Amino acid sequence: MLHLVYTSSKIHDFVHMLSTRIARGASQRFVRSQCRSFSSSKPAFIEPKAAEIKKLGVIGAGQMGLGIALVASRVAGVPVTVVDNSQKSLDKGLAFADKLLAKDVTKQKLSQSDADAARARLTATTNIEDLHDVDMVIEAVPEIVDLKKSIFANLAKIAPSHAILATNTSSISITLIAAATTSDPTDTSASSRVVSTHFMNPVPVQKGVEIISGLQTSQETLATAVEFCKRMGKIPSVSADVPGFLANRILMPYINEAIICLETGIGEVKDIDDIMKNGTNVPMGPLQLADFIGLDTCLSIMNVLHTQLGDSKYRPSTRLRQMVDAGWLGKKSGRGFYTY
Ligand SMILES: NC(=O)c1ccc[n+]([C@@H]2O[C@H](COP(=O)([O-])OP(=O)(O)OC[C@H]3O[C@@H](n4cnc5c(N)ncnc54)[C@H](O)[C@@H]3O)[C@@H](O)[C@H]2O)c1
Repeated sequence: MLHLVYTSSKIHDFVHMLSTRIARGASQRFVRSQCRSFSSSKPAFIEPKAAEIKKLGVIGAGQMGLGIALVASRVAGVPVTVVDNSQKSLDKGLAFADKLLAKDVTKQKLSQSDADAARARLTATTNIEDLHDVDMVIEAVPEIVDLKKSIFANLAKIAPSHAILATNTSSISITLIAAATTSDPTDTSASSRVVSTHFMNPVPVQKGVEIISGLQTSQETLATAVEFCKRMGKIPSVSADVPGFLANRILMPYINEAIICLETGIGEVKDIDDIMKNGTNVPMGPLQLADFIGLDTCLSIMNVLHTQLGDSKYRPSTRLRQMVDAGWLGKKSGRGFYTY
């Protein structure tokens, strides 16, 4: 009966989700066994072998890219080439890395020589062609579909033919990003190496990472992404390639609802954050968390959920749009729901 009231876009989403799940069933079983969730069940097929990552590239030296680069260098111990088209962002990012390393040395979490070695493994460049010798690239540029597509089209030409091409997208379809690597969809030589490693913010602190395959992603690519995230000290969770994946499908409507509570006068900023902090035992309330994530990022994700799932419950709040229009993007711009 329920089928009768489904809109065509919902049917499309459901069919897409189902086909994605069927295609990815085997790889998900493999990854789950890697994640030890189903450690007692025996895989019924030969497990794909994860490739070793000896050198990493990161595109985007913003809060996520820099965090990924630093953890890869410090914990996984690999050399990392960080690419950004803005020298200012690179300088700011590396200064932040210096600050984080110095803080950990002061707190005796890290020796000075290990901090120096981790820093020495980071190389910054504005030239994307410097990624010609990496085994894996993790892209962390702003959440703009056309920007990500052009970067992956470029990466298919620049990166070595074995390199894993990962995106840190919060909401864009991995299948869509992978398709941008070729003009011939039947040629999966590059698209089979595209995967998402969706790290959580702040990367040096949060253990969680979502791993998402597109329809084209090979099992070896998935296995390599899982293995490398584990080398970075993270705990991978597998999600289907659907809007918002797991984390943002749950988190963003929560943040959006908190902003609606503010704009409709149900509570003030402090009351909203205090009740969630003290009532659900989370380290920060939803509005502070939104500032921390970046309000432009929150708006982009809500727009994707709203457009792609076609359900009005995902409509971005007016106040969120206004804050972004004003350039009050949260911590990174000095003003959001709080001032910094
Ligand atoms: N902020 C979060 O909490 C969070 C969490 C998980 C995932 N993400 C995702 O991670 C990605 C990056 O987010 P962020 O918050 O780090 O963004 P950010 O705005 O802090 O950083 C983006 C960086 O990319 C650079 N950049 C822009 N265009 C570029 C190009 N063509 N080539 C190279 N560099 C370019 C910018 O100069 C900037 O330094 C987005 O896809 C976002 O959705 C963000």
